[in-house]
Amino acid sequence: MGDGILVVTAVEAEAEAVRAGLVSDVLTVAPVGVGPAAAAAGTARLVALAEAAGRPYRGVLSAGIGGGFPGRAPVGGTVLATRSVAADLGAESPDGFLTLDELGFGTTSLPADPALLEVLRAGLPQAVTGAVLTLNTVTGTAASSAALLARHPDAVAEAMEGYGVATAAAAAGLPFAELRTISNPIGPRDRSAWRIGDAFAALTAAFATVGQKL
Ligand SMILES: O=C(O)c1cccc(C(=O)CC[C@H]2O[C@@H](n3cnc4c(=O)[nH]cnc43)[C@H](O)[C@@H]2O)c1
Repeated sequence: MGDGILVVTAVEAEAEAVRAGLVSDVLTVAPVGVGPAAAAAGTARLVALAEAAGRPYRGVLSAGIGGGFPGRAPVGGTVLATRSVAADLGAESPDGFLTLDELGFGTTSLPADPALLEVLRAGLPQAVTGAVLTLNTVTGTAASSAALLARHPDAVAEAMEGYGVATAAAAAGLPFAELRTISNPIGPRDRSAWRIGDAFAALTAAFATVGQKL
């Protein structure tokens, strides 16, 4: 295993917010696109390129902004995933949603690496920890939000990339973790309630604290 940690974001603005908190180039920060497919493909490519260059990573971190479940993860707060869950990967049925696990095709839940998560928790003791859901579609109704919480009682936040990054990390045998700062509450769509600037500031602050410890 190599020296560096790869930090994968969806967009360049998130990558810039992460870099703004770093005092050295200990971490490689790269935006790979929005959604789990772009996240998985982009991460796998970067991991393979580093390996081919003889500078393999020793871990992968999915980072960026996300939605917080009200009462669990406040806007402007920081969340560390205990696991990253592909929450809309499965099948609908008259009896409810069936996960990939229930269908027998694999798992929709990938755990954070315990050692990497512990380093992050130690550096960010105020962070909320819990499951972070990965969705192709941003949740926009109270009914969808309630259904997600019913299926994942430990969920604290959602975003669109974590499970994709985790899948690529797992395929490469690399430790994985996910860090999100909260830009908006999950629930009925209200774009005016999004505080993206606050979430970017929290992202910078988080990496200023843990960037050197990773
Ligand atoms: O305004 C919209 O409806 C909209 C639709 C798709 C994407 C966006 C983003 O700005 C998302 C960019 C980025 O942020 C993460 N994110 C932030 N909040 C949430 C959320 O409540 N649910 C899921 N993802 C969220 C996500 O990881 C994206 O990469 C806006």
